[in-house]
Amino acid sequence: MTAFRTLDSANVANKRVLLRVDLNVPMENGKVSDATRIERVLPTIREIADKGGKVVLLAHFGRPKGPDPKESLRPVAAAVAAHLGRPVGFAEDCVGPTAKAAVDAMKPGDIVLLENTRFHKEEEKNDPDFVKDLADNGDIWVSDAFSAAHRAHASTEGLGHVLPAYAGRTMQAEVEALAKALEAPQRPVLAVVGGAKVSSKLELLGNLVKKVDILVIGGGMANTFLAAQGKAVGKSLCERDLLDTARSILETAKGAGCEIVLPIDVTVASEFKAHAPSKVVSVDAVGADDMILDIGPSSVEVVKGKLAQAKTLVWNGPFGAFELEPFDKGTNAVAQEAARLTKAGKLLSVAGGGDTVSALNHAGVGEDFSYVSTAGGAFLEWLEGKALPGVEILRQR
Ligand SMILES: Nc1ncnc2c1ncn2[C@@H]1O[C@H](COP(=O)(O)OP(=O)(O)OP(=O)(O)O)[C@@H](O)[C@H]1O
Ligand SMILES: O=C(O)[C@H](O)COP(=O)(O)O
Repeated sequence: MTAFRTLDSANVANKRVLLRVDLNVPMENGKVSDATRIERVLPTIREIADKGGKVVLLAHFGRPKGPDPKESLRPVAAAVAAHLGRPVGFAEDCVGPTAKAAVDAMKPGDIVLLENTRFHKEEEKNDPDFVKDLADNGDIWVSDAFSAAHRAHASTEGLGHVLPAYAGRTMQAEVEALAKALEAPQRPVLAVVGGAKVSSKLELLGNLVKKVDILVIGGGMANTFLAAQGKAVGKSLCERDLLDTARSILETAKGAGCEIVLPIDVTVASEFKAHAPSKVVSVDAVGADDMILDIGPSSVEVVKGKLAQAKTLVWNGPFGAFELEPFDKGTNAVAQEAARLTKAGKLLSVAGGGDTVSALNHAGVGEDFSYVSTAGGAFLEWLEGKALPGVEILRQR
């Protein structure tokens, strides 16, 4: 299944190991609010450090347009150190003299996190010169970032062309677990897609509807579909330039025999704030100043009914702004029902995504799903059957 080289065959002692991890973790008030992605990469960090490797962590954070202190990984370095129980150094750049000085000073077993790779626009372009600059600080490259493996970026893919490449333990575990759970899923398969990354995920749904039997659309994603059906969505998150794409996805679904489930009622508020005054309205009665922040109770009942029909659930993206009470109600209710059905042996449930994992933990059911992946966008692309560049590069070498 894993036709790629793993740490079992890597000689890391005394080597500078560029370890790509996904530290794109949810933050609240400058603090990591869900450490699942950090927890998942600790075994690989420990293994390399304990074998005498110098662990040089590479990661991105957010989607900065250039260097931006608000998107610095510095607070995340402190969180990694706290979870690891070992010191983690930090360098204010991932290439150039600052990075070189930090790496040159490392001893076997040391761990250093380099600043956000996306502070350089060349990262996302997979620019060969930038790849070389990154590679200058490493002898081998280990990728443990399955959740960023759908990006063919310098640190997630490019490095695999110029350095000996290996899969870390989380990469290995994610690919194996998803293949085991979903290669031949029991039908009906129900997919839930919600969340806020509408522009980057919406187009994926065109392929997904050909693979699943029921697609439940929630969160910010649903607003674009509601608008595509001519409904008013007020001040809600909505990608107006993707309305045609949404319509064509609805058509594709019809042709593929995939049932699409959209909210029938929603919870609206006039501001994106915890405890903002809110009300439940029909999707036909959203006002011009309203912001849809959750699905409503009738929609929850509809989704529960669909869950009862399904044998397999795949879920990415919360139903609402679950970080802000009371807009966590829809996500909590559906997550708890999915967990109940899973525990009763009636449903195989797989969920993925940085905020999705956080939402399941928030609902108190993070441990009750059959498998929880740290990947969101990568998970969806994997479900579509797409080859992920950051996984393929590991297979090739
Ligand atoms: N109706 C809504 N309006 C605005 N934001 C919403 C709405 N519904 C959900 N969200 C937001 O969506 C965010 C999560 O979406 P996202 O697509 O990033 O999911 P994810 O699980 O983190 O996936 P990935 O790992 O790809 O980032 C949450 O911060 C939540 O507040
Ligand atoms: O959060 C994620 O899904 C990954 O870290 C990838 O982030 P991106 O969607 O900004 O590339």
